[in-house]
Amino acid sequence: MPAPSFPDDVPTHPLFVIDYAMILQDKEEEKDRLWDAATQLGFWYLKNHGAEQEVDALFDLGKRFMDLPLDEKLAYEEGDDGMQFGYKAAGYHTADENGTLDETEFLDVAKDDVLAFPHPVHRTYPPLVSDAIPAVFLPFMRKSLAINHVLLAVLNDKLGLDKGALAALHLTEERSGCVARVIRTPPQAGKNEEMLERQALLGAHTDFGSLSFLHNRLGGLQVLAPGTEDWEYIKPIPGHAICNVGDALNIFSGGLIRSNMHRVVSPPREQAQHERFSLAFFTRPHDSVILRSLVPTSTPGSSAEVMQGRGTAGEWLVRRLKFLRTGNYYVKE
Ligand SMILES: O=C(O)CCC(=O)C(=O)O
Ligand SMILES: [Fe+2]
Repeated sequence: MPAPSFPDDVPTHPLFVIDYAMILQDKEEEKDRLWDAATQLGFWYLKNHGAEQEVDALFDLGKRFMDLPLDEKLAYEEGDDGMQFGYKAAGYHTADENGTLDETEFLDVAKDDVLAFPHPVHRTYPPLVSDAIPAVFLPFMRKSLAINHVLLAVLNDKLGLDKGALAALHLTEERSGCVARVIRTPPQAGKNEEMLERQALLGAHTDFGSLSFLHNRLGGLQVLAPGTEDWEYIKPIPGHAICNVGDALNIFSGGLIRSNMHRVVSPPREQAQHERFSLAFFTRPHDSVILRSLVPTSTPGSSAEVMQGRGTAGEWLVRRLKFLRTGNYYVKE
Protein backbone atom coordinates (compact mmCIF):
# COMPACT_ATOMS: atom_id res chain seq x y z
CA MET A 1 0.00 0.00 0.00
CA PRO A 2 1.61 3.28 -1.07
CA ALA A 3 1.86 6.00 1.59
CA PRO A 4 -0.66 8.88 1.34
CA SER A 5 0.72 12.28 0.37
CA PHE A 6 1.67 14.89 2.97
CA PRO A 7 -1.56 16.23 4.56
CA ASP A 8 -2.73 19.68 3.41
CA ASP A 9 -3.69 20.92 6.85
CA VAL A 10 -0.40 20.27 8.67
CA PRO A 11 1.58 23.53 8.98
CA THR A 12 4.89 23.59 7.12
CA HIS A 13 7.80 25.96 6.77
CA PRO A 14 8.05 27.32 3.20
CA LEU A 15 11.41 27.23 1.43
CA PHE A 16 12.78 29.07 -1.59
CA VAL A 17 12.60 26.93 -4.74
CA ILE A 18 15.88 27.27 -6.60
CA ASP A 19 15.91 26.23 -10.25
CA TYR A 20 19.16 24.40 -10.91
CA ALA A 21 18.73 24.79 -14.68
CA MET A 22 18.73 28.58 -14.24
CA ILE A 23 21.81 28.40 -12.02
CA LEU A 24 23.59 26.45 -14.78
CA GLN A 25 22.52 29.16 -17.24
CA ASP A 26 24.27 31.66 -14.96
CA LYS A 27 21.06 33.63 -14.27
CA GLU A 28 22.00 36.34 -11.79
CA GLU A 29 18.50 36.54 -10.32
CA GLU A 30 18.51 32.86 -9.44
CA LYS A 31 21.98 33.12 -7.90
CA ASP A 32 20.71 36.01 -5.77
CA ARG A 33 17.83 33.84 -4.58
CA LEU A 34 20.26 31.05 -3.70
CA TRP A 35 22.26 33.52 -1.64
CA ASP A 36 19.09 34.67 0.14
CA ALA A 37 18.08 31.07 0.87
CA ALA A 38 21.55 30.17 2.13
CA THR A 39 21.89 33.17 4.42
CA GLN A 40 18.31 33.38 5.76
CA LEU A 41 17.49 29.77 6.66
CA GLY A 42 20.21 27.68 5.03
CA PHE A 43 17.57 25.32 3.51
CA TRP A 44 16.02 25.42 0.04
CA TYR A 45 14.33 23.19 -2.53
CA LEU A 46 16.29 22.45 -5.69
CA LYS A 47 14.32 21.60 -8.83
CA ASN A 48 15.56 20.49 -12.25
CA HIS A 49 18.65 18.96 -10.62
CA GLY A 50 18.67 16.08 -13.09
CA ALA A 51 19.51 13.37 -10.54
CA GLU A 52 16.03 11.77 -10.37
CA GLN A 53 17.01 8.40 -11.81
CA GLU A 54 20.12 8.09 -9.67
CA VAL A 55 18.08 8.97 -6.58
CA ASP A 56 15.39 6.39 -7.38
CA ALA A 57 18.01 3.68 -7.91
CA LEU A 58 19.56 4.44 -4.52
CA PHE A 59 16.14 4.38 -2.80
CA ASP A 60 15.61 0.87 -4.22
CA LEU A 61 19.03 -0.36 -3.15
CA GLY A 62 18.67 1.28 0.27
CA LYS A 63 15.42 -0.57 0.91
CA ARG A 64 17.01 -3.89 -0.09
CA PHE A 65 19.89 -3.22 2.30
CA MET A 66 17.64 -2.28 5.23
CA ASP A 67 15.59 -5.46 4.64
CA LEU A 68 18.67 -7.62 5.34
CA PRO A 69 18.64 -9.49 8.68
CA LEU A 70 19.88 -7.29 11.54
CA ASP A 71 22.91 -9.50 12.30
CA GLU A 72 24.14 -9.15 8.71
CA LYS A 73 23.90 -5.36 8.99
CA LEU A 74 25.49 -5.30 12.46
CA ALA A 75 28.62 -6.94 11.05
CA TYR A 76 29.27 -3.53 9.43
CA GLU A 77 28.29 -1.33 12.42
CA GLU A 78 30.25 1.93 12.61
CA GLY A 79 31.28 1.51 16.28
CA ASP A 80 32.02 4.09 18.98
CA ASP A 81 35.45 5.25 17.82
CA GLY A 82 34.40 7.84 15.26
CA MET A 83 34.18 5.58 12.15
CA GLN A 84 31.59 7.30 10.01
CA PHE A 85 30.99 4.73 7.30
CA GLY A 86 29.08 1.44 7.30
CA TYR A 87 25.85 0.72 9.16
CA LYS A 88 24.45 2.63 12.13
CA ALA A 89 21.83 0.63 13.98
CA ALA A 90 18.73 2.15 15.61
CA GLY A 91 19.41 3.14 19.22
CA TYR A 92 23.16 3.57 18.68
CA HIS A 93 22.84 7.38 18.71
CA THR A 94 21.15 9.42 21.40
CA ALA A 95 18.25 11.59 20.20
CA ASP A 96 18.34 14.20 22.98
CA GLU A 97 20.26 15.34 26.04
CA ASN A 98 18.39 12.85 28.26
CA GLY A 99 19.98 9.96 26.42
CA THR A 100 16.75 8.89 24.66
CA LEU A 101 17.71 6.38 21.97
CA ASP A 102 17.29 7.33 18.33
CA GLU A 103 15.12 5.13 16.07
CA THR A 104 17.04 5.67 12.90
CA GLU A 105 19.14 3.28 10.83
CA PHE A 106 21.82 4.63 8.47
CA LEU A 107 23.76 3.10 5.62
CA ASP A 108 26.77 5.38 5.12
CA VAL A 109 28.92 4.80 2.05
CA ALA A 110 32.10 6.86 1.67
CA LYS A 111 32.83 8.85 -1.46
CA ASP A 112 36.46 7.67 -1.19
CA ASP A 113 35.48 3.96 -1.18
CA VAL A 114 33.19 4.50 -4.16
CA LEU A 115 35.72 6.43 -6.26
CA ALA A 116 38.55 3.96 -5.51
CA PHE A 117 36.36 0.85 -5.93
CA PRO A 118 37.25 -2.05 -5.82
CA HIS A 119 40.08 -0.88 -3.52
CA PRO A 120 38.75 0.02 -0.06
CA VAL A 121 39.98 3.35 1.37
CA HIS A 122 38.01 3.48 4.64
CA ARG A 123 36.31 0.07 4.81
CA THR A 124 34.43 -2.70 2.99
CA TYR A 125 30.64 -3.05 2.70
CA PRO A 126 28.21 -5.99 2.54
CA PRO A 127 28.13 -7.73 -0.89
CA LEU A 128 24.71 -6.24 -1.74
CA VAL A 129 26.22 -2.76 -1.33
CA SER A 130 29.63 -3.45 -2.92
CA ASP A 131 27.99 -4.99 -5.94
CA ALA A 132 25.91 -1.80 -6.37
CA ILE A 133 28.84 0.62 -6.13
CA PRO A 134 29.51 0.92 -9.88
CA ALA A 135 25.89 1.10 -11.05
CA VAL A 136 24.13 2.85 -8.15
CA PHE A 137 26.47 4.66 -5.77
CA LEU A 138 28.95 5.99 -8.31
CA PRO A 139 26.36 7.71 -10.58
CA PHE A 140 24.50 9.12 -7.54
CA MET A 141 27.72 10.50 -6.09
CA ARG A 142 28.98 11.98 -9.32
CA LYS A 143 25.73 13.91 -9.80
CA SER A 144 25.55 14.98 -6.15
CA LEU A 145 29.17 16.15 -6.10
CA ALA A 146 28.72 18.09 -9.34
CA ILE A 147 25.56 19.81 -8.09
CA ASN A 148 27.04 20.73 -4.71
CA HIS A 149 30.17 22.08 -6.40
CA VAL A 150 28.10 24.31 -8.68
CA LEU A 151 26.19 25.65 -5.66
CA LEU A 152 29.44 26.16 -3.72
CA ALA A 153 30.88 28.14 -6.62
CA VAL A 154 27.88 30.49 -6.59
CA LEU A 155 28.18 31.02 -2.84
CA ASN A 156 31.95 31.48 -3.22
CA ASP A 157 31.39 34.41 -5.59
CA LYS A 158 28.62 35.93 -3.47
CA LEU A 159 31.00 35.84 -0.49
CA GLY A 160 33.49 37.81 -2.58
CA LEU A 161 36.13 35.09 -2.29
CA ASP A 162 38.83 34.45 -4.89
CA LYS A 163 37.61 32.12 -7.66
CA GLY A 164 37.84 28.52 -6.54
CA ALA A 165 38.55 29.31 -2.86
CA LEU A 166 35.76 27.08 -1.51
CA ALA A 167 36.40 24.42 -4.16
CA ALA A 168 40.00 24.19 -2.95
CA LEU A 169 38.70 23.09 0.47
CA HIS A 170 36.52 20.36 -1.05
CA LEU A 171 38.89 18.49 -3.35
CA THR A 172 37.19 15.33 -4.60
CA GLU A 173 40.48 13.45 -4.95
CA GLU A 174 41.43 14.09 -1.30
CA ARG A 175 40.38 11.85 1.57
CA SER A 176 37.22 13.24 3.17
CA GLY A 177 34.06 12.55 5.13
CA CYS A 178 31.90 12.99 1.99
CA VAL A 179 29.24 10.32 2.22
CA ALA A 180 26.03 8.97 0.70
CA ARG A 181 23.50 8.05 3.40
CA VAL A 182 20.33 5.99 3.30
CA ILE A 183 18.10 6.61 6.32
CA ARG A 184 15.27 4.41 7.57
CA THR A 185 12.83 4.90 10.43
CA PRO A 186 10.21 2.28 11.29
CA PRO A 187 6.43 2.80 11.12
CA GLN A 188 5.12 4.68 14.17
CA ALA A 189 1.69 2.99 14.26
CA GLY A 190 -0.05 2.78 17.61
CA LYS A 191 1.65 5.75 19.27
CA ASN A 192 -0.41 8.78 20.22
CA GLU A 193 -0.18 11.82 17.98
CA GLU A 194 0.98 14.28 20.62
CA MET A 195 3.88 12.06 21.59
CA LEU A 196 4.84 11.53 17.97
CA GLU A 197 5.14 15.26 17.41
CA ARG A 198 7.51 15.67 20.33
CA GLN A 199 9.72 12.61 20.08
CA ALA A 200 12.61 12.93 17.67
CA LEU A 201 13.48 9.79 15.71
CA LEU A 202 16.71 11.52 14.66
CA GLY A 203 17.73 14.12 17.23
CA ALA A 204 18.01 17.88 16.66
CA HIS A 205 21.32 18.70 14.99
CA THR A 206 23.12 20.79 12.44
CA ASP A 207 25.01 18.98 9.68
CA PHE A 208 28.82 18.79 10.03
CA GLY A 209 29.82 19.38 6.46
CA SER A 210 29.31 22.11 3.88
CA LEU A 211 26.29 21.17 1.72
CA SER A 212 23.72 18.40 2.07
CA PHE A 213 21.67 17.16 -0.91
CA LEU A 214 18.65 15.48 0.65
CA HIS A 215 15.72 13.51 -0.79
CA ASN A 216 12.49 13.03 1.19
CA ARG A 217 9.35 11.18 0.15
CA LEU A 218 7.45 11.20 3.42
CA GLY A 219 7.26 14.09 5.87
CA GLY A 220 9.16 13.99 9.15
CA LEU A 221 11.98 16.46 8.57
CA GLN A 222 11.50 19.58 10.68
CA VAL A 223 13.39 22.84 11.08
CA LEU A 224 13.60 25.28 13.95
CA ALA A 225 13.61 28.50 11.95
CA PRO A 226 15.35 31.59 13.37
CA GLY A 227 12.99 33.75 15.43
CA THR A 228 10.55 30.90 16.09
CA GLU A 229 10.18 28.51 19.01
CA ASP A 230 8.29 25.77 17.22
CA TRP A 231 9.54 22.98 15.05
CA GLU A 232 7.92 23.06 11.61
CA TYR A 233 7.71 20.34 8.97
CA ILE A 234 9.38 20.69 5.60
CA LYS A 235 6.97 19.29 3.03
CA PRO A 236 8.50 16.84 0.55
CA ILE A 237 7.79 17.91 -3.06
CA PRO A 238 8.20 15.23 -5.75
CA GLY A 239 11.26 15.87 -7.93
CA HIS A 240 12.57 18.57 -5.58
CA ALA A 241 15.69 17.91 -3.55
CA ILE A 242 16.07 19.63 -0.19
CA CYS A 243 19.45 21.30 0.12
CA ASN A 244 20.96 22.59 3.33
CA VAL A 245 24.08 24.18 4.65
CA GLY A 246 26.25 22.54 7.30
CA ASP A 247 28.58 23.91 9.97
CA ALA A 248 31.77 23.84 7.90
CA LEU A 249 30.35 26.25 5.31
CA ASN A 250 28.96 28.41 8.10
CA ILE A 251 32.50 28.65 9.50
CA PHE A 252 34.16 29.29 6.11
CA SER A 253 31.64 32.10 5.51
CA GLY A 254 32.37 33.79 8.83
CA GLY A 255 28.83 33.01 9.97
CA LEU A 256 27.14 34.68 6.96
CA ILE A 257 25.78 31.43 5.53
CA ARG A 258 23.42 29.70 7.93
CA SER A 259 23.66 26.13 9.22
CA ASN A 260 20.20 25.57 10.69
CA MET A 261 18.99 23.16 13.34
CA HIS A 262 16.80 20.30 12.09
CA ARG A 263 15.53 16.89 13.20
CA VAL A 264 13.33 14.00 12.08
CA VAL A 265 10.07 13.12 13.85
CA SER A 266 7.32 10.75 12.76
CA PRO A 267 5.77 11.50 9.37
CA PRO A 268 2.42 13.23 10.05
CA ARG A 269 -1.01 11.50 10.30
CA GLU A 270 -1.54 8.41 8.13
CA GLN A 271 2.00 8.67 6.80
CA ALA A 272 3.12 7.55 10.28
CA GLN A 273 1.89 4.01 9.48
CA HIS A 274 4.67 3.65 6.90
CA GLU A 275 8.38 3.13 7.21
CA ARG A 276 10.26 6.25 6.17
CA PHE A 277 13.21 6.22 3.81
CA SER A 278 15.27 9.25 2.96
CA LEU A 279 18.68 9.70 1.41
CA ALA A 280 21.36 12.29 1.33
CA PHE A 281 24.75 13.14 -0.03
CA PHE A 282 26.92 15.18 2.31
CA THR A 283 29.69 17.28 0.77
CA ARG A 284 32.28 17.88 3.46
CA PRO A 285 35.67 19.62 3.38
CA HIS A 286 38.55 17.20 2.85
CA ASP A 287 40.10 15.89 6.06
CA SER A 288 43.21 18.10 6.18
CA VAL A 289 41.31 21.40 5.82
CA ILE A 290 41.59 23.72 8.81
CA LEU A 291 38.20 25.04 9.89
CA ARG A 292 38.41 28.81 9.86
CA SER A 293 36.63 31.77 8.36
CA LEU A 294 37.69 32.86 4.87
CA VAL A 295 36.04 36.24 5.18
CA PRO A 296 37.49 39.01 7.33
CA THR A 297 34.47 39.80 9.49
CA SER A 298 33.08 37.06 11.64
CA THR A 299 30.14 37.94 13.87
CA PRO A 300 31.22 37.91 17.53
CA GLY A 301 29.89 34.85 19.33
CA SER A 302 28.80 33.17 16.08
CA SER A 303 29.50 29.47 15.68
CA ALA A 304 32.08 30.48 13.09
CA GLU A 305 33.97 32.52 15.65
CA VAL A 306 33.64 29.81 18.30
CA MET A 307 35.08 27.26 15.89
CA GLN A 308 38.24 29.18 15.11
CA GLY A 309 41.23 27.11 16.19
CA ARG A 310 39.31 23.82 16.45
CA GLY A 311 41.62 21.88 14.18
CA THR A 312 40.97 20.09 10.91
CA ALA A 313 37.72 18.93 9.33
CA GLY A 314 38.78 15.29 9.78
CA GLU A 315 39.53 15.62 13.51
CA TRP A 316 36.39 17.59 14.17
CA LEU A 317 34.14 15.09 12.40
CA VAL A 318 35.51 12.21 14.47
CA ARG A 319 34.90 14.18 17.70
CA ARG A 320 31.34 15.04 16.74
CA LEU A 321 30.49 11.49 15.70
CA LYS A 322 31.84 10.02 18.92
CA PHE A 323 29.69 12.46 20.86
CA LEU A 324 26.51 11.14 19.20
CA ARG A 325 27.11 7.50 20.08
CA THR A 326 25.01 5.95 22.82
CA GLY A 327 28.04 3.86 23.80
CA ASN A 328 29.88 7.06 24.71
CA TYR A 329 26.96 8.63 26.57
CA TYR A 330 28.58 8.29 30.02
CA VAL A 331 31.56 10.25 28.68
CA LYS A 332 29.27 13.25 28.07
CA GLU A 333 27.94 13.08 31.62
O1 LIG B 1 15.97 12.14 6.85
C1 LIG B 1 15.96 13.37 6.76
O2 LIG B 1 15.04 13.98 6.21
C2 LIG B 1 17.07 14.20 7.37
C3 LIG B 1 18.29 13.43 7.74
C4 LIG B 1 19.36 14.29 8.36
O3 LIG B 1 19.13 15.40 8.77
C5 LIG B 1 20.77 13.80 8.45
O4 LIG B 1 21.01 12.60 8.21
O5 LIG B 1 21.65 14.62 8.76
FE1 LIG C 1 20.93 16.53 9.03
